[in-house]
Amino acid sequence: MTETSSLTVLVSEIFGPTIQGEGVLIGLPTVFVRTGGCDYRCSWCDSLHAVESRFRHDWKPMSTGDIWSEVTRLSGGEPLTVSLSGGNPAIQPLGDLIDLGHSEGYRFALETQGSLARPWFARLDTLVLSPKPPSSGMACDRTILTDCVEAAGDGPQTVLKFVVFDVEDFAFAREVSAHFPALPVYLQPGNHTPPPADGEGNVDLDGLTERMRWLVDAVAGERWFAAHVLPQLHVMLWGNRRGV
Ligand SMILES: C[S@@+](CC[C@H](N)C(=O)[O-])C[C@H]1O[C@@H](n2cnc3c(N)ncnc32)[C@H](O)[C@@H]1O
Ligand SMILES: Nc1nc2[nH]cc(C(=O)O)c2c(=O)[nH]1
Ligand code: SF4
Ligand SMILES: [Mg+2]
Repeated sequence: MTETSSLTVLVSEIFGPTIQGEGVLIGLPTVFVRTGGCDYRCSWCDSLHAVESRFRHDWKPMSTGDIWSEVTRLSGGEPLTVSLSGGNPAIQPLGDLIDLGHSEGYRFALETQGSLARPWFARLDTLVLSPKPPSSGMACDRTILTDCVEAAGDGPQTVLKFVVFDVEDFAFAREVSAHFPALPVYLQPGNHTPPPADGEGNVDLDGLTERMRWLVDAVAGERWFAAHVLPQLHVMLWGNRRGV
């Protein structure tokens, strides 16, 4: 085992194996490590239990070794892809976890909004940058987004993933993507019925399907043939449940 530091990571939940429901790794079995705390407050965030400070008492400071024990327990010791999400996982010191997992044959994907660049991004296998569109109410700092892409360098496969609710979001996705012509682009329809942070919440499947069709038409209409359009598969299968 690789020696690990005494830094702790604030963890909201560890769950799986399930399938990665979004973007470039869709369908791939994965264990999720969801960290607690975020520097953003997106209006439609579907993971508020890992964002809002009223839930911080549910978050646990864990050592790299403790996180790793849980990941290996859940995966039965069989290497798979670990998805690091949050909250914003870039806030946490995750470099040691990545190194430890790699030493045992695991792979790592990280989902972040691109608001904090970390040198350890270069040690990931997949970096999913999900800049926030106008409907989120957040402002995307293009300079820091570029820093994230540069921090990752040639290490991981870096991709862009945009949530799209409306025409303004679509235009934002188009414009930001144009700045990074080398990065694959994934578009997913926004979920209008994210769960209340402390409850279950049913999903508006008809609304999602309608927005998904609209998104396909928008991509086809603009001849944006490099874009991938995907639903949140886990939301279609299980609704807005936690831990899936
Ligand atoms: C919960 S976030 C956590 C990681 C990071 N904070 C981020 O936003 O990328 C994981 C992914 O879920 C997406 N997401 C959050 N709320 C959503 C919603 N209501 N509909 C569709 N996607 C959503 C985010 O845009 C991001 O791509
Ligand atoms: N199955 C599944 N796929 C996901 N892809 C991104 C997720 C996230 O919340 O970061 C997520 C999630 O929570 N569950
Ligand atoms: S950046 Fe991600 S986790 Fe943070 S509020 Fe937005 S969607 Fe939620
Ligand atoms: Mg989610």
